[in-house]
Parts: sequence; structure tokens; C-alpha cells
Amino acid sequence: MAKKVYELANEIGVGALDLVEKLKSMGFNVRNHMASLTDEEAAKALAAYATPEKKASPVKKAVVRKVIKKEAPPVEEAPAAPVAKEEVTETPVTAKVAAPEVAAAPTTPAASAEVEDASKPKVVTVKRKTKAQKEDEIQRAVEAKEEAAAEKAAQQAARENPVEPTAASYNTSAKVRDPKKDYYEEKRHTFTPIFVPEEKKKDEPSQEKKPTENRLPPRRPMDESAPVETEEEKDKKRMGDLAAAIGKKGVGAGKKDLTVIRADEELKYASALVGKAIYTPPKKKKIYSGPTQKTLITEVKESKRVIQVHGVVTAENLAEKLSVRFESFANRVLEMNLLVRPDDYIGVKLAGEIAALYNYRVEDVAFNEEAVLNKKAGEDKSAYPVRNPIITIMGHVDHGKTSLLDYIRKEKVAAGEAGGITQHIGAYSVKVKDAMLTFLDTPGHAAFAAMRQRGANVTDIVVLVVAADDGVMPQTVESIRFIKNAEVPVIVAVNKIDKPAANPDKVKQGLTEHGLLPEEWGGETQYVNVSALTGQGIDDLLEAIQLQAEIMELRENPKGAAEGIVIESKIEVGRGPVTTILVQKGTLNKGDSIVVGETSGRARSLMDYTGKMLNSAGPSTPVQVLGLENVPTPGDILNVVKNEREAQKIVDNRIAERKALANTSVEAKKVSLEDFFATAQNNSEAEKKVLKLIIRSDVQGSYEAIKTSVERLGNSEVSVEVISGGVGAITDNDVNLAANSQGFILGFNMRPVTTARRIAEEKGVDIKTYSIIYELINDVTLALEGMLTPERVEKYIGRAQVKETFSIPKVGTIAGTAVVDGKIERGCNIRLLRDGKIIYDGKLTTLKRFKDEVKEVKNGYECGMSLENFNDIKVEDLIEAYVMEEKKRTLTSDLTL
Ligand SMILES: Nc1nc2c(ncn2[C@@H]2O[C@H](COP(=O)(O)OP(=O)(O)OP(=O)(O)O)[C@@H](O)[C@H]2O)c(=O)[nH]1
Repeated sequence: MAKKVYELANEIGVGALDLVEKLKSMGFNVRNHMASLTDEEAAKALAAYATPEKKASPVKKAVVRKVIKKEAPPVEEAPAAPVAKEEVTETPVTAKVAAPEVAAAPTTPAASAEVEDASKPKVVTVKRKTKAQKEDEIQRAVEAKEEAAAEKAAQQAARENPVEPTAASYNTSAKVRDPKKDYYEEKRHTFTPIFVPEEKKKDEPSQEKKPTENRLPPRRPMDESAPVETEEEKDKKRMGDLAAAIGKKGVGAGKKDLTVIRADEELKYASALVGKAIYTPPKKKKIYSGPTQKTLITEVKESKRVIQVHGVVTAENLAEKLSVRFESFANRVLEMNLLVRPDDYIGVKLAGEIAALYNYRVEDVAFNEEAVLNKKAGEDKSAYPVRNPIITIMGHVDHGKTSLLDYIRKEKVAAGEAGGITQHIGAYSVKVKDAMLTFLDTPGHAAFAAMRQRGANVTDIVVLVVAADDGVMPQTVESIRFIKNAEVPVIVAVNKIDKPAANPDKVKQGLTEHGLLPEEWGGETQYVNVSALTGQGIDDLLEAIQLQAEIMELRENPKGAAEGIVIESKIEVGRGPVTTILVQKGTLNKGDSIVVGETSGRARSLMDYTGKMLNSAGPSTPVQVLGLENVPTPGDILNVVKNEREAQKIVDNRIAERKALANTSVEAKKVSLEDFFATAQNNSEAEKKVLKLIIRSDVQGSYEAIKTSVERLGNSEVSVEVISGGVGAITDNDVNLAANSQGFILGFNMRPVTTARRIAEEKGVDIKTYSIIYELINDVTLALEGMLTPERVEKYIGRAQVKETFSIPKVGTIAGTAVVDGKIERGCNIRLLRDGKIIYDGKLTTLKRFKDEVKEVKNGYECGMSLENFNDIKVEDLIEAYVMEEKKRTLTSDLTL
């Protein structure tokens, strides 16, 4: 009966596909496992499978090998092992491959079935062993045992008399082994490519060394006490470790350690094989331990014993330049009676003296500003064209300066210029006949004295305004002082002539006392009666000014680099620092690099008093300039320089010079008794109460004026210190500073930014803003007065006469009195007088009318009194009652402005 291939495969117990292949190889025409086989074909196939296969199944061989390895030496105990081994040696390659499969034998049912099947032929094979075969196997096992013993002995000998084993020697020993055991050698190389030879003992003679190309790296030091392992055991261990690392524990688990160890070992091994170091051990640093050399002191050449000083130098820098430590430097200069701190500035002269102590010369390499700015002194100006006169108006407060300036500006400037005035820039020009007059719009308040001083110095002519109804006042006198100092001609404008109370002669008389004798009285001073309200006499005043200017013949060179003076400066949002400059000589061009005081920049835009943009501004032209980095101070000088870099150089130099000046000169720090007394005196001032202020203003001039004014307030007990401020809004920093220093913030025409206001509320900082300078100063005055310790004044309140005395036990003497003047109050102070002499001065303890304690007893009434700790009261004594009152003090400093 025909059979399908797979049925037959089932019968035989082989895989259907394997059977298909087998049948194909036998010449049967089978396409797949579903192909039919005739009975004859099936019988042939069965017969083919019935013949026992010589090839051992992988499983069987693996099992057998295991048995051999474990049981080979005791021959009697494992007689079957050599038999199996012979079978294995017939197919060594298959066995090698099969071994790992067994090691990782799957435990699935199918796989275990396969193992079971494979074990069947093993049993059959063992049964078929002949006696001769068995004897042969036993013989081999004995040989193996002897060989193992010999190897062990050799290893032991090697340990005792160590001869470094090499790969070559290892290989040689392998060669003499039974070729049948090469299996194990190969196997070791397959799984453990690492070979770590034993370390050579130190006392080993060098001639015993093997050729380097075959020398293996020394073994790591071994624990002598540890049990000695055979080579085979070690191999096994290595294999086991590797297998554990790769297989059982999972590759990931031991991967890192394995890689590191192996890389290290392999490197050593490989370097031994190639004969040169692949692995280079880190080099040890060489430390010099020989005799130390003496330090050589190099002498600086005479030509190089020069230090360069830029005008001034700090003590620390000077010490550095002299190559000495500051401590030793400070000690050395003490010889000159100088006490210096590291940041003290030292001038070139003194630096030279100090340097001489060290045999050095000092060379001043200070920046020569004059040379850079190409300043020429003593110019002959007669050849230059005439320029506009600069006029400043001065006078006492409320005498009409602003009104006069306003009148001239509105009536004269607006009329003369198309478009009128769009911008107030602190200065403007007026056309009178053929000439132009430039007015400086300086404020009149005394607080602006500093500005006025500057005004007087830049001005050509001063108009002194005196109100006809008021006469000469303190600031009129102060203005005359400025005028005299500046040596400028003055024209007196007797204002408010329209007023019924106007008395121009009184003004003339008053001013004569100050040296301003009118022309009509034989003097040189022009007097013009004007009214800023009605405009009366204004033209006459302008003509008088023009006449004066003509006499003065003011000429200036319009060519060349401009020079000017700052009239006003402020910061405008979106425009930055805005500065009004009065060009005094030369021509200022748009785009010029300028340096103004301690700031610099480029004249980005020029604008005149009418708001018209200019490309250039000649002498006596007031012009508003944009483009400076910071706000300069009124009175600062503007100079045009080559480029911005040069401008910056000048600024740096000026700042350095100012700092040097600000630092009290070193000479002043000479250790002397005078200094000591001075310090002691200053210490008493430390008890002063200080009102700390931060002032913010819209204009630099106002800031300075306010600062000067408030700092003048105070007396020996209290004072004002402006700790910060300037032009601009009140910022967060100002508030924080005020909070940290218990200060107050005052804004003049300036308000706090939103965040600053919020912080001020949070921190409880007081911010006050003003638009009238008087109010600001009054408030500061009041604040200072509040800080003064109040005066305690005695106030007499009444008097009583003792009519009777009562001595009460445990209470003391009670005086029965009649109030004869004023009143007696509970708790008041009492002075007891007897025959005009003060017997007692103390406190009233009880005040009673009849039996009741009362608040006060008025004149004409009787009352009972007892005095604190005093009982010696007698009839006819006079009791004077008084209270101590605190009286608020006022500042005694000169507040006249
Ligand atoms: N009747 C009359 N009043 C005048 C005249 N000039 C000024 N006034 C008034 O006097 C007061 C003070 O004038 P201001 O121009 O503010 O005086 P000032 O000197 O500029 O004052 P400060 O700027 O505060 O120093 C104002 O009320 C003016 O209206 C004048 O010619 N006649």
C-alpha cells in the first residue's frame, strides 16, 4: 500500500522534510512530503534508516563529552566514558559545534523529545563495544591521567623555579600532546583568547628570558596562600566566567566589565605577541631632587630705571611699577613721613621723590589736553568779524527778570522770526537795528547763584534788574559782587516804573553805595527806567545794550574748531541728553566730534532758539545739541576734536584728574599732631543728625542749585547730605538707596517712574515732588528743625502760700495752702521758697480740695498739698508751681537767600 512521505517519516521518527531530502538523495522521485511512495520504495527507505548511523547525534556527543571531562581520570569509576570519547573523536568538528547548543539546551517539550531520541543510539553503541575496544579506551584514559599529572607537576615546578612561559612554549607543549586531545586546545582558544601568564619573579636571571616577540606579559601578582590551580582548571574557570557573563547573566548585565577587562588583557597579550608596547603606561613625572640653585638677582639697567606716570598714579600702582610689594613700599615711604593707602593718588612730583628712594626716575606721560585741543593763548582778535554780545539778566527775586526776558522774547523775538518760538533753550537772540543781541535766560532765584556765576563769566554785558518800588535787596548786592568778579560792564534796568510806588532815585542811591554811579551823576553806569509789564523803556534798554556792545567791539574768529559753554542740560525721553551750548568761538558743525566736560559724543543735531535745524553755529550763537553720551554740567566747556576716540581720551584724562584732585593730597596725610587734633575735632561732628536726601531734577542747573541750597541749611546739630541725584526721573535705584540709607527723595519737576513709586510704597520711602524751589527748601528746613532736640522751657503757672501744716503718720506733712496767683496743677513741679530762698525743688505728689483729689486749683481757692520726699514745710512758705514745656527749635543758620 502506497505511503505518503510524511507518514513514513512519522514511522521512522525523522522529520518529513529530512526524509524528503534523504529520498531524493537515494534517487527517488519525491517532490515534497505529500508525495506517495510505493511499498517497495518505502521498504528501501526504511532499510536505509534501519542501518545504524555511525555519526553520533550532537546531543549524545555533548553528553558523552561531559562525562569524559568529569570522569576521565578514575578509569574504574567510568568505564563507559572512553567508549563515548572514541565516537566523539571520529567527528570532532561536529562535537565542537554541538557543545554550545547543549550548554544552552532549550527546555521546550519538542527539544527535550529530540534529546531523548538522540540518547537512544548512545545506549546501543555502548552495548556494542568489544572487549578490545574497552581495553583500548582504558589505556587512553590512563595515558590522559598520566599526562594531566605530568602537566600539573610541570606547573608546580614552574612556580617553584619560574621560567616565564611564552606563547611559543605553550604551543610547543601543545604539539607533544596527543593529537586526539587537540580538541581541548582548540576549544580553549575558541572561548578564552585571553592568556595571562604568571608573573616573573624578581630574582630571575635575565639570560633566561625568552625572545621578546614571543614573550607574554607578566601575570598579575598572585596570592601565594591561595590554592594552586591547574591550567585546565583555570581554563575552565575562564570559560565559565565568560559563559556566565555572556550567556546566563545576559550580555547586557556583564557587558561593560567584560569589555574593560578583556580590552585590557587583550592589549597586554597582543603587545606581547607583536613584541612592542601597544599599551603605554602613564609616565611618571620627573622630580628634580638635586642641589638647589641660588636665586639670581638681576640688576635693572640704568637706562631702564624709568617709570612712566600718567599725571597721577595710585600708591599701589607706583609700588607695582617699582616692582616692590605694597607693604614694603608703604614702610619705605614712612621714612618720608608719608602714610599711604593703596588707592591714594600720588602726583608726579611726589612720585618722583618716592621713586628716587628706589633709584628710579619718573617720566610724566600725562595727556596734554591743551596740545590736543590746539589751544592758542593771547590771540589778536582785531582782524576777526564782530560777534553778537552775550547779555545776562540778574537781580533780586521778584524784581521782574523773567518778565523782562519774556517781554523781550515775545515782543522782539517772535516778531522778528518767522514761526515764532517753538523751543525754549535757555538763550535767544534779538535783533536791534542792525545788530543781534544774545540773551542768556538765567533764572533769578538765589539758589541759582552757581549758574549765575557762570552766566556772569560767559556774558559780555549784565543787565541788573532792580524794582523801582523795592530798591536794592540782598540778591541785588550779591549780583553786583558777581558782576565785579567777572569784570563785565553793567546796565541797570530800573523796573516796575509803572508802579505808583516806583522811586528810581532811591534805586540809584542804593546802587551808588555799591559803586554803580549813574552817568547823570558823573559815573559810568547806564540806568534805564523800564516796565516789563507795559514795555515802557524796553527799546531804550536794548539800544543801551547795543551801544555798550559797540563800544566793547566784540570780535571773534568764526573759523576753526568751535569752543562753547554749556548753558543748560537735561535728559529728554527719546532724545537723550539735550544740551544748550553757547558757541563762543569758531564754528560748530553738525557731525563734529565734541567733548564737553566729562562727556563726549557727536553733534548729531543742532537747533537754534526758534527750533530751526542748523548745519553750523558760529560765535555767540546759542544752540541746542543732541548726541552727547551724558548730561554735562552747566558751565562745562565744549571743544571740537578730531574724532570720537580722541574725545574719549580727553574725557578719561579729565575724569582721572578730577579723581586725583578729589583725593586729598598725600601731603595732607602727613602724620602730625595737627592732624590728630583735626581728627578729634571732626569726631564731635559725628554726633550730628544728618538728613539724607536724594534729589532729582529736570535740569542740571536746578539740581546743582537745589543741592547747594539744601546743603547750606543746618547747624552744628543737624545737616543735610545729598547722597545721590541728578537729572532725570526718580528711579528704582533711588528708592532702594533711600530705603537702605533712611533717606528721602525730592523731585524737582521730576516724578518717580511707575516701578519706583510701587517700590517706594512697599518700602515706605517718602517721595515728595515740587515745582517751586521755595517750597522744597521750606520743607527741608522744616524737616531739619524737626530733627533738632526740642528745647525744654520752664513755664510758671501759679503760686500758693502755706497757711497751715498737718503731719499725718505714714503720709508725711500736708500743707494747707491758699492759691494766690495763677493755678496749681496736679503733677506739676514745685519750688518751695522760704524768705526768698529755694528750700525745695521737686514734684507735687497730692493736690486735694477737702478730701478729693483734683486736677487743678485756681487762684483764690484753698487746697492741700504734699511734696515728693519732703516734709519740712512751714507756715508762710511760698510754693511756686511750674511745668516744663518742650519748645520747638528753629534753625539758626543763615537762610536768607
Ligand atoms: N507792575 C509791574 N509788575 C511787574 C513788572 N515786572 C514784573 N512784574 C511782576 O512782578 C512779579 C515778579 O516778576 P518776575 O518776572 O517773576 O520776577 P523775577 O525776578 O523773574 O522772579 P524770580 O524768577 O522768581 O527771581 C510778577 O508778578 C510780575 O507780574 C513791571 O514792570 N510792572
